[in-house]
Amino acid sequence: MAAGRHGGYRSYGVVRERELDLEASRRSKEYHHRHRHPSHHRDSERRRDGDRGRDRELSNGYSHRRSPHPPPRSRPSGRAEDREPGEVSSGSGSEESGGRLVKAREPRVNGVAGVSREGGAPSPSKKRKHSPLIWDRNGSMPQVQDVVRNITEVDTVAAELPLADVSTPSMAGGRSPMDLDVSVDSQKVERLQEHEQTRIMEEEEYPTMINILTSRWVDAHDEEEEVAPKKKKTVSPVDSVKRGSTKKVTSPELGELLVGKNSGGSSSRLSDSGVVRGSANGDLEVDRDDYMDLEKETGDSSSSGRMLDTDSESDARRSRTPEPTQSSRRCINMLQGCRSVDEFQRLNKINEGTYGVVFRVRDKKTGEIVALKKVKMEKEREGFPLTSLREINILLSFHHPSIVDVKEVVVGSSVNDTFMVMEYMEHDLKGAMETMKQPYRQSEVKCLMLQLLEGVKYLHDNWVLHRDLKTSNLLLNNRGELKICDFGLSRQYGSPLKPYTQLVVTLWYRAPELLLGAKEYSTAIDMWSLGCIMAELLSKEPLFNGKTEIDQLNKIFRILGTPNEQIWPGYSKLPGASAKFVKQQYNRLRNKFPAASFTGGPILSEAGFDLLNRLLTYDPEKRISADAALKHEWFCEIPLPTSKDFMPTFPALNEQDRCMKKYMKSPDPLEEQRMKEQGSIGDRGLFD
Ligand SMILES: Nc1ncnc2c1ncn2[C@@H]1O[C@H](COP(=O)(O)OP(=O)(O)OP(=O)(O)O)[C@@H](O)[C@H]1O
Repeated sequence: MAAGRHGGYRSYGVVRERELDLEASRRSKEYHHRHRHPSHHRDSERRRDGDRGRDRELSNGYSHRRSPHPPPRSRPSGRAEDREPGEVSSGSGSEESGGRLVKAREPRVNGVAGVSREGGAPSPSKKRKHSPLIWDRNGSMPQVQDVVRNITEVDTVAAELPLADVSTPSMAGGRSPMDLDVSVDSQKVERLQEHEQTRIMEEEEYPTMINILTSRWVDAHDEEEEVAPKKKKTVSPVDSVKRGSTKKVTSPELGELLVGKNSGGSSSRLSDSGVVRGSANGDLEVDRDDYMDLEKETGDSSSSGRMLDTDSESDARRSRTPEPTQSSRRCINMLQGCRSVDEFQRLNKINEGTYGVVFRVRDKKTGEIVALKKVKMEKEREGFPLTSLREINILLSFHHPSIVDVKEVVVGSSVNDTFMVMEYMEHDLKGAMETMKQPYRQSEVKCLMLQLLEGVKYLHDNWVLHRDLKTSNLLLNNRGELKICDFGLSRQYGSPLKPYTQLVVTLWYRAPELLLGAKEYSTAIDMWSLGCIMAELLSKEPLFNGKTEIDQLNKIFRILGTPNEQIWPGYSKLPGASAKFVKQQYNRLRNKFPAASFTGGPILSEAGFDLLNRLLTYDPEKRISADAALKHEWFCEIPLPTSKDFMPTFPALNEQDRCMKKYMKSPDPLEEQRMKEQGSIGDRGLFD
């Protein structure tokens, strides 16, 4: 697949197709309003906005206020019941110095007393009416080529239309190398018309309608087949309990998504139709009318809902939180096709993951140092790997300071040589921590966690689960910026919750519901990973470093207590719950992160501990959301988050090949397995 040059594709067919798409979008929108399963809306609303001050049952049976809006300054403490599974066996009495005077106790998370969160403006709750997904109920899977063609068509249309002024989706950073065919044949138009008629009929009799024509998304069906097995190398407790029940599911995740550039994800629109519009100057925009109405937040999300005590603190915070950038618009000439990889000079290989090899290169034209991720094709028998399509699709669409920026896609001489051009980041968090003698300080952890939460909030606001958050997928540069990378396992989620594969997320960061075989999961799985990452940042050690899934669960239960139906309703019905696990009655997390330490171990204030507990709450329904976590008291108390400018820097690790080093150092069995699998891969060419 060469970089196509398709100068003359502004055909009538395209315009007609666009009109049909817009019409399809409008109808689909109406349809969604009428027919979409309301239950998930309730779920979704509850998760996102619904925390509004409702007291909830806690994982351990205590109630707590899981509200993005802070509870009153002094709430009565949680019930003083006897210890339950999941409750701390001992807490440290002492407070970290410098905390604000707002330590009134709150009800508990995982059995651990929380602190009240101070008043602050209620968060501008975003009303998400429905997901952007368009479903294929027939389960008919688009061939990769079809998917690719759809991408092409979307991008083709994108090049033609004028910019709207609200969101500036950064999708389609250049024409995709997968653009195999941009000519729109009359058959296609007829197909669309036919489809439209059928669809209208189906709307009447078939509640969940089908429209994959405009989707740039691949069917999750493939994912179950292709993605998951690569990640799974261990025996699951689910398997040990309930073998052979792997049910193939057809996911509804066929849809299109567009994201506005307003960082913080606050004003993004998700497309029903898959139509992106471009302006004469090459920028891309979404036509407001064609996309579902997500209530726009006013102001930037990073600061809007935060709780600030005083003006001065507010000022301080403003300088410390990740600034949502008004990023410069991408100017992409859609007519030019992809550049060649030959326009880059290879400097060194940075790393090699499951799905790609990453190089540090210099753009010969501009001299800019960038990272090139080469899509691995070795194991692909059926064309372009879907994981990579997803990753490219998402990363070209997204634009946020906490998400690695993909600038364009370039191609090599063969169809197999496809590269993502990304901004170069000097380190990843895993490597950086390996070089540190001491763990990050609390104030530095706050700086990193804020950036991470901003990025995750942006993803979740845009209906994307990352599903593989871990320290090696968090990039750092020497300006103190953190960016999430590796979207190979990420996917859209939507209403209603659908069975997905549970074989996602590297073992150590995998949520208990996944380990126990839940097939329906949502944003909470990413939040669990964030809890593990927060703990690792504080202690420089992975929190739960299990070797197998059962071992992983046992490690979690030993620290947090073995869950039960009381603290986690529905737990006993999970496929893996009947396996034999360690019985541990109490939550001992506080022992690991005391408020004071005389041994130089990690310390964590009451508020910090409260946040950690909320992230590591067993019941996914009660686990804190990214939005609520961003407003957590911990970020407002002293020590305040370090400014990015004062974050520690490290020697540029990515200027060496770190694969072998990682292998030697990491006890992660998945990584070990991966390295073994990749053992035969050596340097073969400039970008092989
Ligand atoms: N933009 C970048 N700048 C610098 N280094 C990067 C960049 N992107 C990725 N890397 C490095 O390459 C490594 C692998 O990248 P990535 O995680 O995207 O590949 P992968 O094949 O999807 O990995 P995995 O096996 O975790 O799925 C990262 O851990 C990081 O060290």
